[in-house]
Amino acid sequence: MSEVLLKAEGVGKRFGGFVALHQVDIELRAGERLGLIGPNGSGKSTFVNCISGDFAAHDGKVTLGGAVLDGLKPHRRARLGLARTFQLPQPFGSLSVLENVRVPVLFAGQAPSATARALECLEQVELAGKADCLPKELTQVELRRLELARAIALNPKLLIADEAMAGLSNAEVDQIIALLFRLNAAGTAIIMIEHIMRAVTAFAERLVVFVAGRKIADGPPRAVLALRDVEDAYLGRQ
Ligand SMILES: Nc1ncnc2c1ncn2[C@@H]1O[C@H](COP(=O)(O)OP(=O)(O)OP(=O)(O)O)[C@@H](O)[C@H]1O
Repeated sequence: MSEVLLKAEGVGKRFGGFVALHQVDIELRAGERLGLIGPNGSGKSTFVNCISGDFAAHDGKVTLGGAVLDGLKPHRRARLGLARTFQLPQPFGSLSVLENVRVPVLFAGQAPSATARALECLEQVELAGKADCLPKELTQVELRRLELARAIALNPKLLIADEAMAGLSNAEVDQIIALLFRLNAAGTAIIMIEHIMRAVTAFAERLVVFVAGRKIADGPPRAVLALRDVEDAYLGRQ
């Protein structure tokens, strides 16, 4: 079995008096494909934001490949191999598609030619033909692919895809799933946060379920989805 890549222990987050995350533990192995699911407001994005450094957690400890992430800004975490996409794509609006990818390539600082590497990332997401466009000229699915190209440009050991498929057609969802599989086959561990259950069950080899800021299940998808507590959460009985 491959080594532990991400170790989150007792991660807690409050917003004022409201506890959004209650001491959550999650371990992820190198190259693993994890689906993180749960009803709206259950704390999935808050957890991801605590892992990526976009939010400061109030409790807990997070390591990536043995390196302690606590207290590090998002860009320092990115350097250690953690990339994430956002629910709402956040490209630089005044930069071309290619330039948008060159920025993280230059940040990662490993490619002999930033332009060549950026184009390679765009090819991986089948967006090289739009290299000279501005983000506003892209369709929804192209914007999602650009967001993924910018994450890939960081050469991540772990990619967290936060609702990368929301609002897409079935065919477009399939394209993103295929892209994530290719990335995973090249060695990147992936946490997929998604409401589209078909996508999660097609992709994930393990599921974690959050309800009201707590992890209520963690295991193989079929077993997790058969749990009464999970069914209740989705039917609003909790
Ligand atoms: N910046 C914030 N300030 C105050 N409350 C917040 C903030 N971010 C999230 N919350 C609250 O924390 C709880 C968890 O939200 P979070 O966005 O993590 O849930 P989620 O599971 O990702 O939901 P969704 O599936 O709808 O994206 C919610 O009650 C939300 O209103």
